[in-house]
Amino acid sequence: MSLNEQVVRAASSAHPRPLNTTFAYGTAGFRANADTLDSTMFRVGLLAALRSKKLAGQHIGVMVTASHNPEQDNGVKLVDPHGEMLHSSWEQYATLLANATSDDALVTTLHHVIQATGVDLAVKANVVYGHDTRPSCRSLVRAVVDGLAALDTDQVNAGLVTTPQLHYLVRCLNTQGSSDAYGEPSVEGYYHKLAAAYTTLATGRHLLPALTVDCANGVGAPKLKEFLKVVGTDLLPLVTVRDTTTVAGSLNKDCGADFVKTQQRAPRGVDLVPWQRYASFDGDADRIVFYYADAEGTFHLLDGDKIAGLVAGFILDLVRDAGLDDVKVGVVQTAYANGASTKYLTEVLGVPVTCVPTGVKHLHHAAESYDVGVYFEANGHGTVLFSPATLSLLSSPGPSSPTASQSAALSNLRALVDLINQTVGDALSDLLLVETILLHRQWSPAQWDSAYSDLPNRLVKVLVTDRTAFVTSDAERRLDRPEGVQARIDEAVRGVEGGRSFVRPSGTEDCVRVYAEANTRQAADGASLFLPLVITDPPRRAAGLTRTTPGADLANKVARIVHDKFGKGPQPASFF
Ligand SMILES: CC(=O)N[C@H]1[C@@H](OP(=O)(O)O)O[C@H](CO)[C@@H](O)[C@@H]1O
Ligand SMILES: [Mg+2]
Repeated sequence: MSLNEQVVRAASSAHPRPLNTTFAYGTAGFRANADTLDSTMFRVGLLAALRSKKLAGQHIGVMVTASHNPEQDNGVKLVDPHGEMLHSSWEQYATLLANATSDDALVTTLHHVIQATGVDLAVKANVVYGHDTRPSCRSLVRAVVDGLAALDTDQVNAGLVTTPQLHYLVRCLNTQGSSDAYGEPSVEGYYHKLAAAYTTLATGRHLLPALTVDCANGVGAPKLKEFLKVVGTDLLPLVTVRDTTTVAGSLNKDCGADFVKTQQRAPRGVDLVPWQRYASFDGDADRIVFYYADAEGTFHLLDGDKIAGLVAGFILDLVRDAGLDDVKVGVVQTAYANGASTKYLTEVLGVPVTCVPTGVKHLHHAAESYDVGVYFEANGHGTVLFSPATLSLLSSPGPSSPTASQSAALSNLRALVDLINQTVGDALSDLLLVETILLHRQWSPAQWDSAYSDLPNRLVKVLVTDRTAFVTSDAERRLDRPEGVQARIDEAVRGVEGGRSFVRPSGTEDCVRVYAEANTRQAADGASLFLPLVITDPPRRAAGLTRTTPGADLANKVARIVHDKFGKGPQPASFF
């Protein structure tokens, strides 16, 4: 069967490409101002159809979202059959199609992709698509549908969903009726699966005070409310804030997981009651962070690293109590993980830790090599994967005369398998996981937080003329190019007690990111390194923070090194 060029050309002419923009399928798919994305969406529809054909007609997912970006942006990412991110070998085809300069060029590029990937056009394609709450989704989803239709695709419209719900649906659709069926392929099926598992885990526990959830004014708001109707509030006392999706411009505005993590403070207008638990979702509900204030009103963040520590500790206890000594639990982090968290995991919990490059696909992949792999990015994106061997061990009858604590641990582990969305990080599923653990431990957020103290740190962006000139190795912890820069970073770090810093190009924004952390106490011989910088960031100044920490000073120093030689625009007085 050959490509119906006429159909593709005609459909494409309704979705002309803006010629002054180039598109790149990066860590988070395509992301840009929504006004520029119509042609890209159409072409992603074509690519999703090809991907499905290539994989014997299995369902491929298309999610229209720009996560934590401002409301005027939008984006799209593809989901592979098992619910994982699009295989990286296909990202280049997404980029090629998006950048074809005319309808004819698009047809030529399609031929190239079909040939390079060995797609059989005779296979019927199946695609499931969904979207978040952005006003631009309506027309952009139509463009995706036009792309799907041009290759005669069977479509499932999932409508308004969180990103992890779409990942769940993909896996369910592809495993229906098989021995590893993941669940009922509907949003209701998702709610029922999570609710049943949570009920098993939470029943009979002494309830904790209600959790307040900031929904970033995004899709998490209606979806959390739908879930609460299924699970009921008896076992899950919960209050939502920033839960409107109808006020223009409110999505992610001064709220949400990204705001809280990067600003290290509560969503604007949310007054923290000391010692109460709070959580923030991001705009498409695939990330979550927790936080609380102490009696002085000081803000404390419980980020992805803290979640990883909490979850790994709990699972280790269950595995030991269940007598599953051969089941190896491991944790996967990126270079952004706070050094104190890595130390806690390896030295206190005694679990192996793997460090991988930024981006969920790397973490997910590395977590698959453990029997139980816990992975979290510091920003709150993560989940837990149970290997096929562990799953079959857990589903076997177990010891013939188990002790009470052994059977309790086994039944809790089985429920965790259902509670955790194993396709991708999921704010709702992670919320339930953390709540379950705190219920079992009967911990306040401060007790959870007391596992270790974060090293003070700072993450800054530096605008450079060419970020592709920055090439890293060792899971992004070292800079191979431009030559000589790593030596200067090493020099800056030397003498800073507990100091660590690295530089890498962003995969989602046109900048390089500089991260640094260090102990609070300055090393005597390093003191001259730290000019007493005045903070230029108004909220921090308002909070009385007029001096930086050694970690922040180090970040600023390294940012200067990068900016001096490769920067774009005038050098800021301070990078934060
Ligand atoms: C430091 C940081 O938070 N980086 C984020 C950000 O990637 P960058 O490549 O750093 O732009 O967006 C990614 C996709 O959402 C996310 O996976 C990652 O953690
Ligand atoms: Mg997100």
